[in-house]
Amino acid sequence: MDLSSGIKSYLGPLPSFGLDLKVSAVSFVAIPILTLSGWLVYSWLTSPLRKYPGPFLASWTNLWRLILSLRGRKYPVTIRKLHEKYGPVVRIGPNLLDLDYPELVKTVFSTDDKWLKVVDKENVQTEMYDNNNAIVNGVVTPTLFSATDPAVHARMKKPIAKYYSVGNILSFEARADALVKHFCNELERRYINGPDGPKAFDLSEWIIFYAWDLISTLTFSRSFSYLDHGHDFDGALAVTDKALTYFIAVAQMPWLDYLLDKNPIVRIGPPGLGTTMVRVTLEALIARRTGQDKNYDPSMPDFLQNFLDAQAAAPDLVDDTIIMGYLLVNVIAGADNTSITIRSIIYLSLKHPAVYRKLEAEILAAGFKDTVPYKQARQLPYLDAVVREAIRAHGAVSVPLERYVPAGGLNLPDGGFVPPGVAVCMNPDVLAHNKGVYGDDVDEFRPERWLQAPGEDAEAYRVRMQRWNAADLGFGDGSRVCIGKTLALLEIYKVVATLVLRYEMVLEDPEREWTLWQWASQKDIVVKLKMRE
Ligand code: HEM
Repeated sequence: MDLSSGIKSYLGPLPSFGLDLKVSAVSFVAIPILTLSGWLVYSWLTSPLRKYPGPFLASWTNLWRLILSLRGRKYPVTIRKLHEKYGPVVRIGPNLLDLDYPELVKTVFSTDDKWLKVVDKENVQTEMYDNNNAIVNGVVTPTLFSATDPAVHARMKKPIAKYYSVGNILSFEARADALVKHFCNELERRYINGPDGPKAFDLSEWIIFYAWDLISTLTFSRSFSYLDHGHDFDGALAVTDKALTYFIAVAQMPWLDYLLDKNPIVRIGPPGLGTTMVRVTLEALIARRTGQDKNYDPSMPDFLQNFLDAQAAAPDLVDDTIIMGYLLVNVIAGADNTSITIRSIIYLSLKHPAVYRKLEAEILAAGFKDTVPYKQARQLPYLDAVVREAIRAHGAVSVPLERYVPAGGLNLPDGGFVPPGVAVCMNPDVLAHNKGVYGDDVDEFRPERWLQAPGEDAEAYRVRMQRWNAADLGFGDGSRVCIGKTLALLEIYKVVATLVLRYEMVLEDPEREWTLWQWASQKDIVVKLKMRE
């Protein structure tokens, strides 16, 4: 006897409405599908974003940008092309507009804490920035980067902001110099004075070793030691790459993170972010706390000591979990971006021999003896122009930075209006290729554009630079601007100037292009080095 006839015999004859249980079962599936479809169509038809152009699929689902994000470099390139086709506003998600309005950077990335990384404070744990929360002892914990509540962010930032000032970063310079020397020694030992004589090698991977070893040294006086090993000896860099790919992908559809990484029942992925980084960081903290840290020289301060001082000054604001968060953000947030920037500077200059010759001439004429001091490097106008142009032409951040339109809405320069609650984003890579700001030759690598042009008077140049600085989102802006910017610049200027000073450097094959992967990362920058006389 089947279920339906069993129920019928128990109840007696059922009234016949033309419906039996099979039909009910079908309805059980069909009704939710029809309701969902109806809701989707209704939302689509009534969305205030309907008038904005963009890919048709993107107006229905974030799956469009999730798939695009998995195609790496295609992501920023596609968004740029969409702006060429549709203009400054492109709808790239059901509730997301990508803006190519450099004049709105200071509005959207403001200091007034109105443009939040989250739609409202109650709606936490569903937005792209929440995905970056750390899991400490099983508890989802915001960090300086991921905190979406401005009050929580301010409480976290206040005790330590001063440690990222120029003055404090300069107090790390002796350590940075020692690390740069170590970097050069390794390159010379292996690729200039090795048993087989001079040898070409891929500089791109050595740059990431430099960046990781330097940030760990400055953060807790112990190096991850990639320079010593000369390869990703513990696999942590590969894991970090996978984790980064994961974070950018789920940022496009944030709820996925609660299915995959922060799933309370069973964690599905990604691979545990930088297990080595977490272990070394924790060991460093414990060793320092228990007075067993043999690496630490109190005459050469580091961030860990700074954070412990911050805790002593404000114990109610800074507990050990917060210190772990500070340390982890330091080691994880900056190394990749810094490496991408250094690679862009070196590769793009070498690819443009006239640029490289000018850069060499300037650095050699400055009379440096050894590792180049940061302050002096910053005073070299052509080096500065090359760095800025490399960040513009191929910067590290080429993903959209999202903010929610606050009460009052957003008035667009073209007279349009975006209502409150809509997510808008700006992509530093898209803004850096805006022809209205930089001219029609945006696809060219031309450092001279950052210098005073022939015939341009000093005032006109000052005004132009002011406008360009306001349009620059390479390090973010406003109250959530990159806290590590000065540190990153010290790492960048020092190593680039020192490499150019010490070596004659050429691309092994000047015709060969670098290989781009992820959104901005590069490999295959194969160079040959020769010591300068
Ligand atoms: C060339 C290197 C770097 C680039 C291009 C870069 C870029 C950025 C950008 C664009 C943002 C804003 C993100 C947003 O608004 O969503 C940001 C924020 C941040 N960066 Fe960097 N960064 C670099 C190096 C570093 C370094 C070395 C550190 C660590 C010492 C660091 C730590 C942070 C932190 C903690 C934030 C969040 C700040 C906050 O919300 O208060 N960055 N960075």
